[in-house]
Amino acid sequence: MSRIETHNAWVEFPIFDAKSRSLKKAFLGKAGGAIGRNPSDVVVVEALRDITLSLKEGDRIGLVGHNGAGKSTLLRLLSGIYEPTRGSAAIHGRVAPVFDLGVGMDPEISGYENIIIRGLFLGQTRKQMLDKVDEIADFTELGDYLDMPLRTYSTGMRVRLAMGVVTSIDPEILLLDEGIGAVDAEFLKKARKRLQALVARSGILVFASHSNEFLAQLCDTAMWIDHGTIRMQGEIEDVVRAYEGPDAAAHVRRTLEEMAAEEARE
Ligand SMILES: Nc1ncnc2c1ncn2[C@@H]1O[C@H](COP(=O)(O)OP(=O)(O)OP(=O)(O)O)[C@@H](O)[C@H]1O
Repeated sequence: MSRIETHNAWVEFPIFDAKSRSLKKAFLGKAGGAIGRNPSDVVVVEALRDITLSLKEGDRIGLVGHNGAGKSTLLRLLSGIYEPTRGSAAIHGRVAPVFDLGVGMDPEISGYENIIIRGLFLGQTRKQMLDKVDEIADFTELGDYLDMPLRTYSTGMRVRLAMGVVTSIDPEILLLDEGIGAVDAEFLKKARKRLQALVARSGILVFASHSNEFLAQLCDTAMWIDHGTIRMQGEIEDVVRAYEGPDAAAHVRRTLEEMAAEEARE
């Protein structure tokens, strides 16, 4: 069973060349983590502060919060890429971190070859990838471009390729950072179904996004990260209301209603 536990976990980035003049006053702007000093008096960005959470099989959590609030850092902590600088984090399960859709891609090799490479990067075997390469290729609708080097692709074409691979794997813990803005609406609709199926197959999902609609489609609870701390956790609609106000919450409710109606029709 997959499980993640963190206990009073902090992630701090030491900034050795920070100009101390502007840091004399501890000023907390709207964006970004708090800036402080560690016990050795080095300036640090406190990207995450005192995070205690427990995620278990079946949890589907959406992260909301301002730019620099700590969402991506939290995903990296939960994936084991970052060790906590204080406190602890224990991760049980095979993690598929999908932060940057371009990571694990090589611009000089073909789309087909990149499908395999990206799959290996996400923990699949070569055999597993060879078995599904045709199906992934079909999904991307990239046709003859799949024989061309990746550097000839537009951003949206790269996202199609990456989405095809990511949604073909079976992760125990799926950590997603949004990176889907570049695809066109029709493809997104098609990808949504695959993403939802992927989420259903994975044990735990944590998804950071600035799109409430997308959060509502993939997650069932939300967590508001604010200046590196967990400010609120609960139903998506409630968290979005507290974070962004009633209009955004109403949009979440409409999205949920539309999804329920769509499911009833199918
Ligand atoms: N490698 C790093 N070195 C120094 N500071 C960092 C580093 N990575 C992140 N930070 C800082 O940590 C804080 C949290 O950043 P993070 O990327 O986790 O935010 P986020 O909530 O994902 O933001 P966004 O919504 O803009 O993507 C920010 O203040 C950022 O400046």
